[in-house]
Amino acid sequence: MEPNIPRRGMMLVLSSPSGAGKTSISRRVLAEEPELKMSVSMTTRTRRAGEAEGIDYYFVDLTTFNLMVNRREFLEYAKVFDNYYGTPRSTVEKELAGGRDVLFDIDWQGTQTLAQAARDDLVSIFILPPSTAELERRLRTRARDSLDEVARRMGRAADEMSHWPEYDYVIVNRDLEESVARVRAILVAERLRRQRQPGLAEFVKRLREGQ
Ligand SMILES: Nc1ncnc2c1ncn2[C@@H]1O[C@H](COP(=O)(O)OP(=O)(O)OP(=O)(O)O)[C@@H](O)[C@H]1O
Ligand SMILES: Nc1nc2c(ncn2[C@@H]2O[C@H](COP(=O)(O)O)[C@@H](O)[C@H]2O)c(=O)[nH]1
Repeated sequence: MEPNIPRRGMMLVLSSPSGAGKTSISRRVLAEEPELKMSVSMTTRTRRAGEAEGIDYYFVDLTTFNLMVNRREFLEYAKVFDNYYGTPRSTVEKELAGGRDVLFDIDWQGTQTLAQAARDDLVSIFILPPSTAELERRLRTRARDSLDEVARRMGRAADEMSHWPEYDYVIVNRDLEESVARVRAILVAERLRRQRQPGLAEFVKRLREGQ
C-alpha cells in the first residue's frame, strides 16, 4: 500500500461448514494483521466453555436481539442451528470509515445480505474441508459439541457447501499455515484494488506535476 493514500476499508468474509476451520484461520490472520479488525457478532445461543463475552460473541437474550432487529442495528442477521446471530452495524461502519478492514466469520445467509447492501466493499472467501471424513474428524476431535450435535452439523454441511459458487474465493483448508497464507495473500491483493484507493487520482496528479 502506498503511504499517505487514503483508502476504503473492506469487509472480508469467511464462511464454511461448521468445523472446516474458519475460526482457526481467522485467529491466525488477525494475529498477523494488526490493521484487520474482527467483527464480533451478537448471538442468542448459550455461551460455551472457554468463550468470552465481547471476544467470541456478545451473548444476548431473544428479546434484546429482536429489539436490535427492529431498530435496524444489525448490518445482517440470520438464524443458524436454531439460534440467532447478527452483526452489529455501528462498530463495523466506524472501522470501515476509518479505512480499516473488518473480518467476518458469518454464514452464507449473512454473506448474501452483505453482498446486497455493499457489494463493492465485500470480499468473500469460502473455506472447504479436504474431505467429509476429515470434516467429521475435526468436529469430533475439537470435543466441543456432543455427538448428536456433531451429527447435526454434519447433516447441514452438504447444504452449506452448496453455496461455494456465491463466493469470490475458495480455499480448501488442508494445511492451516497454507490457508492462513492464502487469506493474507487475498488481503494484500484486494487492498491494492484501484477502487479501494480513492486518494490515488490526487496522488498521481501530484506525481505528474513533478511533486
Ligand atoms: N488445516 C487444519 N488441519 C487440521 N485441523 C484443523 C485445520 N484447521 C482447523 N483445524 C481444527 O479443526 C477443528 C475445527 O476448526 P474451527 O473451530 O476453526 O472450525 P469452524 O469452521 O470455525 O467451526 P464453527 O463454524 O463450528 O465455529 C479445530 O479443532 C481446529 O483446531
Ligand atoms: N449470518 C451470521 N452468521 C453468523 C454470525 N456469527 C456467527 N455466524 C455463523 O453461525 C454459525 C455457527 O457459529 P457457532 O459459533 O455457534 O458455531 C457459523 O457458521 C458462523 O459463521 C453472524 O453475525 N451472522
